[in-house]
Amino acid sequence: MNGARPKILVGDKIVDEALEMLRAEADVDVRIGIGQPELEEIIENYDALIVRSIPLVTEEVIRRGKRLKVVGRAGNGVDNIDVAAATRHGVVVVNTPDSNSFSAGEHTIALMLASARNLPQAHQTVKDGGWGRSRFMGNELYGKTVGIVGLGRIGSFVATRLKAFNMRVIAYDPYIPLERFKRFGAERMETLNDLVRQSDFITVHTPKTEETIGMIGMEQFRIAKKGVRVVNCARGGIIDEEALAWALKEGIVASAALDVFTKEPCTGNPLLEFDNVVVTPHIGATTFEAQHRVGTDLANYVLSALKGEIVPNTVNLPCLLGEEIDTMRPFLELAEYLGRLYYQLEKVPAERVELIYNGEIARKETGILTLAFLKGLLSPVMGDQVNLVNASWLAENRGIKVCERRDEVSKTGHVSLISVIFTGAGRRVEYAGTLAWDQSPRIVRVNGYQLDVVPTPYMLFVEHIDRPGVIGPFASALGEADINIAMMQVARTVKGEVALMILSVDSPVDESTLRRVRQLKGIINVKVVFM
Ligand SMILES: NC(=O)c1ccc[n+]([C@@H]2O[C@H](COP(=O)([O-])OP(=O)(O)OC[C@H]3O[C@@H](n4cnc5c(N)ncnc54)[C@H](O)[C@@H]3O)[C@@H](O)[C@H]2O)c1
Ligand SMILES: O=C(O)[C@H](O)COP(=O)(O)O
Repeated sequence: MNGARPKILVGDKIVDEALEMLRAEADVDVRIGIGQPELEEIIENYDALIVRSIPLVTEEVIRRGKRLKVVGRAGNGVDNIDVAAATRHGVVVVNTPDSNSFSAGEHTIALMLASARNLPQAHQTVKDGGWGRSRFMGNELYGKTVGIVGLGRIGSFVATRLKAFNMRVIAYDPYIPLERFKRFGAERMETLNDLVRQSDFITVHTPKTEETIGMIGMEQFRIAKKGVRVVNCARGGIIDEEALAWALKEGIVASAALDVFTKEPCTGNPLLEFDNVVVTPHIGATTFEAQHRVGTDLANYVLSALKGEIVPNTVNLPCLLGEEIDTMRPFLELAEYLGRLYYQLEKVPAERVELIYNGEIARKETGILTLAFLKGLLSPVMGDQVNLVNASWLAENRGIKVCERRDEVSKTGHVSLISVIFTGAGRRVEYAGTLAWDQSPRIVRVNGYQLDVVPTPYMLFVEHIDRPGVIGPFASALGEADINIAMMQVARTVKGEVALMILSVDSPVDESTLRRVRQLKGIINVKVVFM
């Protein structure tokens, strides 16, 4: 951020403590309820944008946000943010999914009980001076089967609580291992329809995706138990609203409890006409505790992301937990160095890149290292345009095929080794690097040459003939140009043939010195590398 205070636009309510944290390091404008046209107009002035489930962060907003680096979602669902567009533009999207899940889980159970026992209807009757106890006959949860669709954070929270009600918990989530079902005491259903057929209560806890929109629809209501009760505290439309209205009319569904709607606010929604539909205005996360956690966690993430740090819960980067980020930091640096070498040493476009993670590193989240490598690869040719978020997209766009291989068994004696093989225009180039005992990155192989080089800001890679009297004049020429050599290493494969000398110098080498050293006897080529 070049030392200037960043500017942050806050587009919805977050707690005062979070605003104070942001204001300690940034200039903050709060525009609660900002409309789309105004957001598009002013976004160019901001480095970060903070939203909740509104406003919409469209491709247009991101495109116009010329200096936008971070979109922070104070909450969980990012379906109001065009994450793909953010990724293409290198904008980091962070959210705080762990911070409000207890509140959303508890609200789910509140809705389930409220609808099963007609609480809002009974409450209103008494308030209106009535009594009419017999009208409010409900169902117990005790001994019933609840079908949980999506056994993630909130689904699993709900599962463990409902076990305490002595419910049989069944769940459908094809994207998690069996072990997770066991951990939360849920029986795994092979198909959604198996779950639907057996459930007295159905509650959905998936994100809103192409696959989950309308996943509880006509087909499911047709096979559901008569008298099933449904709850949606996830996202509007996961339970198809038209199909639900039909199933309510047909008496298939005994009650529905909804915190979320396809269109919010849900004024005019036909579901509001049904007495047995209990509704709340998307307040699953509306507790003091959740909003405090959401706001303060997000303030920390946004400020860190603005400093270029990797933060947990970055939606458009592979998931790393807090302590993993520290372990991975030196590897990230190493991967980026390996990437930076290529276009500075070679003038052949890379068509295919294979990254091989060998030893202990193969057990870690290597996806993020591949992104760091791609950032390093493209930055000499694309400058600041490339970052971890858009590196993969930019590489793909340039026709670079990237693949990863992992082998936990070390073949070279290194605890961890990252090797990269580039192919393009019939050429094959290979680099490898590791971490030294102090966790500092080392380049240990450049094509066939074995070395142990510390990457530094100014480096020279010199191929020369392996014979006496070549290195001395080279070093002297640098000395005469007042360029100090901090480190020098020479490696060869065959005695008397071509050798590689790598130097770290304390200052950039000017053009005339480069011309001079390139002409020295025995020197084949001299390449300048900036790390
Ligand atoms: N009402 C609210 O105020 C409120 C508050 C917080 C979260 N939410 C919403 O709750 C939902 C769940 O949040 P979470 O934090 O538990 O998410 P999560 O990512 O932890 O869990 C979602 C689970 O859904 C599963 N899933 C995805 N696609 C599926 C499919 N097609 N079929 C079955 N399972 C599928 C995933 O494997 C995952 O386990 C999200 O939609 C979120 O936006 C709502
Ligand atoms: O996804 C979420 O975090 C919840 O739906 C809450 O949304 P909100 O921040 O707009 O209340």
